[in-house]
Amino acid sequence: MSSVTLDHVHKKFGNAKGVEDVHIHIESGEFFTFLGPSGCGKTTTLRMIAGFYYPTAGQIRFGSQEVTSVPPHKRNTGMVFQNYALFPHMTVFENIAFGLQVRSVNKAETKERVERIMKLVRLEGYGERRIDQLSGGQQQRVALARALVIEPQILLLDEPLSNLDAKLREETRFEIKRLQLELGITTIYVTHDQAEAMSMSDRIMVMQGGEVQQIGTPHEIYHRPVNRFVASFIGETNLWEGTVVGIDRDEVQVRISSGQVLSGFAKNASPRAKLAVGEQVTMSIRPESVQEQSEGAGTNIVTGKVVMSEFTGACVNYVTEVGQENLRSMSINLGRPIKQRGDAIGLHIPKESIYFAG
Ligand SMILES: Nc1ncnc2c1ncn2[C@@H]1O[C@H](COP(=O)(O)OP(=O)(O)OP(=O)(O)O)[C@@H](O)[C@H]1O
Repeated sequence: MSSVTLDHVHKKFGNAKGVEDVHIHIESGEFFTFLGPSGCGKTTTLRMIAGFYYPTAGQIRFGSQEVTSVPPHKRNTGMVFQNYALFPHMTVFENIAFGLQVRSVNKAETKERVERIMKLVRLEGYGERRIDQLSGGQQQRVALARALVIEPQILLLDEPLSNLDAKLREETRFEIKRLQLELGITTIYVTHDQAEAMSMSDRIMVMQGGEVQQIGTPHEIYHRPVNRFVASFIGETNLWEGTVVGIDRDEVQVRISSGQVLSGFAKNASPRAKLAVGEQVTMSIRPESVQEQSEGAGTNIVTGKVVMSEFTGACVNYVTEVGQENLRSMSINLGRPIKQRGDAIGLHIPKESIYFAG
């Protein structure tokens, strides 16, 4: 297994920006995800690691070995493409064995390695099937087996679940994670699906417009987003604008559009947030941290009118108009009567749940 370093890597396509200044160190054995909307530069970055594109500037290293302009077949990476790129006229066995034949591995060893990997991805007994006789999920596993059979140092996965239906996607996501943990292989995963990224990754790099926005653990990215883009791209959140009206030791007071003042902790802030009296700040407040308050006024209790209420069984979701803003909340259903549109409601926003995003 190998670590992967991208040292100030840039890629231009003519004059068009592909990616700009990607600087990351992925640890050996890490599950690292590139996450972002379409066109943000995820695939371009992955393709530079695979060797299908060469960077316009910067260096790529596997461990201490520089590979910036080494061709793909000399890199010892295994790749799974979005459309799998399997050979439809060949059998499962032949597809998986392909990479070994290219590397002149003898017949007996090929058979042994293909059978071992088929067992690992749970495809035993499918060796003689043709690819067009398989389900989408089985094809996905063949693609995975084909990438793994060459025993790569690094596994590269480009949106490998996007052709599967929702249920199969979820099952396969656990399957990939299981394999990665079992093999301890450095894995780089590309997706635009934040739930996939959150559930599988050790760390995530969030990209937008060819630029890195944030690198962190799922927990850091979710709870400490560095800007509005990251806060809204990962999960649901309320982004509220306000004006700083006071700072008292480690607490910051912010006036919101309704005139009410909310209090949050200064330590819960992105380095980009300007926490000084008179400055505008954006607060990120996750819906699940906002709780209905049945009585009284108090610190960080806002009042408003219910615009929408939704009962999902496990949860009660409200959208509440507070001043000029809407506040989304999501509470566990504890059997209280459910408020309806137009009802007055009090909601508690715990101090520790306010994050100053910039
Ligand atoms: N071969 C190319 N020639 C010209 N521009 C390209 C080429 N490949 C990518 N780009 C541009 O580089 C930028 C990043 O594209 P990239 O495919 O890496 O995005 P992505 O995040 O992987 O998107 P998607 O999720 O849609 O695959 C885009 O603006 C794209 O138009």
